[in-house]
Amino acid sequence: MREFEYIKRYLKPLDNSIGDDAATLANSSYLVTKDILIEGVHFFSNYLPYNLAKKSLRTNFSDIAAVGGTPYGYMLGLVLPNNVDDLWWESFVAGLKEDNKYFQVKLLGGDTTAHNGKVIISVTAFGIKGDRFIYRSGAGLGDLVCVSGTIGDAALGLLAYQGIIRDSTGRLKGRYDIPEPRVTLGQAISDFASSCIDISDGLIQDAQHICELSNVGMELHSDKIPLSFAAREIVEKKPDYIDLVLTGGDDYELLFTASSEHSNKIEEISQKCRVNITKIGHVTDGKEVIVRDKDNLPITLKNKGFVHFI
Ligand SMILES: Nc1ncnc2c1ncn2[C@@H]1O[C@H](COP(=O)(O)OP(=O)(O)OP(=O)(O)O)[C@@H](O)[C@H]1O
Ligand SMILES: Cc1ncc(C[n+]2csc(CCOP(=O)(O)O)c2C)c(N)n1
Ligand SMILES: [Mg+2]
Repeated sequence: MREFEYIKRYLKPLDNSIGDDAATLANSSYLVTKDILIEGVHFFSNYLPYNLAKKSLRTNFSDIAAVGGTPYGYMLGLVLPNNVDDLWWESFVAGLKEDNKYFQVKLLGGDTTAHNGKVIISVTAFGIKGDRFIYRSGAGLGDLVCVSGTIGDAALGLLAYQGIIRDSTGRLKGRYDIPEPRVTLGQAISDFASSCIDISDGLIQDAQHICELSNVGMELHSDKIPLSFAAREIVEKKPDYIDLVLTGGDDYELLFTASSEHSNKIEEISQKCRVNITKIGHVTDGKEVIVRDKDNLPITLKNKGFVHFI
């Protein structure tokens, strides 16, 4: 079984309200979320502690952004190898310090442990609600499906680190190393988006999460998926890489739905937040995400995105 199935079968029955990117604390205007990063699963062993510090905060802040909130602070859970040295700490703390300033957030506390094993970082982040909490469950029939930024760069960056493709500008690796959570955008869409999720596992799989909780389907068009210049170059040379773009994950862009009456507002927000927003499809009365190619034929994908428990 995959983690979604375990969560649905064993954890959701304990509290049916779990399932969004972040949760509301006791009917307040505060949000909370958690993300864990494991050496070898989420990052390579030679990943800079400086990048790791940033990524462990940013993946959490992306979840806060996905529900329309603003990061406020975080609790830092560290599981470190026994032989961790000062160089590691100095680099890690430099990343934390920079991002504390960049996101105007506070380190609120945490726990520090060591073991005979790999680095594991578990961050619990708190946020403040935007105009409205954006649920995954609100997508409605006919809504536009929109995505921020460009998709596939981080997954291609990972391939570049593995030496499988070339990344001459370093932009793809950069997207893998340090994601940019779309906090301003999340806030800006919070009063009208019908659903939202951040893309951590892969565009199709994360779209499928919205579909499942909203009881809808989606029809997406592969030729509308926004690609960076670097990604486009690679996909043009080897079209098979479009599969990876659709399912690769680690981009931390926002995927959201909104009624088409907000189309102009979406354009305005895109300019104001200085982030591209692309309409890639619409919500259907099906159950699944269907991706069509430029000839309108459905694309069959071997997998839909990243899964824990194979
Ligand atoms: N161990 C757990 N206990 C309680 N709830 C959980 C647990 N694991 C996941 N969840 C909840 O299930 C939902 C989906 O979790 P998941 O980790 O897939 O979130 P995500 O934001 O889609 O992914 P990512 O981990 O990449 O941020 C979330 O609402 C999350 O809070
Ligand atoms: C070294 C290395 N190998 C593979 C990946 C790809 N990857 C790992 S977890 C994940 C989804 C998000 O995780 P979660 O759902 O746990 O938040 C993705 C896309 C990576 N980032 N680093
Ligand atoms: Mg998420």
